[in-house]
Amino acid sequence: MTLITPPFPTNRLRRMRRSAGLRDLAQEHRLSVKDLIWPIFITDVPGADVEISSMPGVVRRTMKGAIEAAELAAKLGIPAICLFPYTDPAVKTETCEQAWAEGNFTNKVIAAMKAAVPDVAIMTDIALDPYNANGHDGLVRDGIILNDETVEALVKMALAQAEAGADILGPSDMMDGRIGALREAMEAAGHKDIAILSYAAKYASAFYGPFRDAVGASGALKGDKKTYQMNPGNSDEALRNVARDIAEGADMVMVKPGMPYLDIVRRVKDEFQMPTYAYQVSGEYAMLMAAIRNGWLDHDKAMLESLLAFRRAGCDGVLTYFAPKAAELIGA
Ligand SMILES: NCc1[nH]cc(CCC(=O)O)c1CC(=O)O
Repeated sequence: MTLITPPFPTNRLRRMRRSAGLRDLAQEHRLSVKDLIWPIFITDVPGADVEISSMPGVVRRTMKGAIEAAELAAKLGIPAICLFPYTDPAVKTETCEQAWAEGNFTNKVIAAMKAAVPDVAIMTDIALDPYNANGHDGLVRDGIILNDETVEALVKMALAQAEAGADILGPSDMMDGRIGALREAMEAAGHKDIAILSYAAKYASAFYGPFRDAVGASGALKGDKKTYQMNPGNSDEALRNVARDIAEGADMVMVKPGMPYLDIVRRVKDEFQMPTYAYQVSGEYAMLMAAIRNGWLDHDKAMLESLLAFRRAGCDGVLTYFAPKAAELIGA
């Protein structure tokens, strides 16, 4: 492609910035309510349904609060909600059975939300950390995160979520081979139309700290997640992960975290032209809110600019804790 740029003054790039109308006409990318996925935290632990101190404005929700979130999403036009449970430390084990218990709180919430507000898509989290005594996404033996045994557990977890009525499975665990195993299990169980949004390029990031507070995994986590999540120094490797997950049956792919990894989003979108998402993670939310609370940034402007950047980078949608606030501002 050849860029034709006549010299000044024939070419005055400011002409198209002169008025709001012209700027609107020339705008290449827009953020719509339809691009938002809203992650919420849920809990049935008495007294845990409070604001998360490192995520101002974000609360853990009870069953009632989760249904209210679904109703709000429907009213605002937000297409999907993603659920993350805070679990009682007393139910966490090394074997994580609660993760695939049919009657676990997440599965009850999925069923209740689908019954109350069928049109809002429910995305789940597939990873063992909320149920794991050691805080890891996978089963651990002698300090090693077990890949294949974890995949078997994740399949059981996903089947219970699918039975409860989940629309989108969100494997966030970064084990190898889990997308293929999940896809095969869904076909075999008759859940042929359940979508998989793979956390395909998920990095071992320092920006997940507030999330681990929210789901109660911070205290439990021993060590770090570097043997399964990606090295922040890598970019080609993200393409290999995404290619593999598409080949195994992912319908959508995700890059995570978001703002510090928009270069990865652009490469993934250009390379694969798949429905592509990024997660503006808890630490990004916390960082913006901290500056906003200090009066150093304007809430609405900083929030909307940060979200528009995801669209410009190539995202079809973005998971963000700002979803309801952004939706209120943009309008349906
Ligand atoms: N399965 C873990 C999981 N799922 C989503 C997030 C992070 C989301 C956020 O920070 O907002 C994490 C944290 C982690 O990998 O430790």
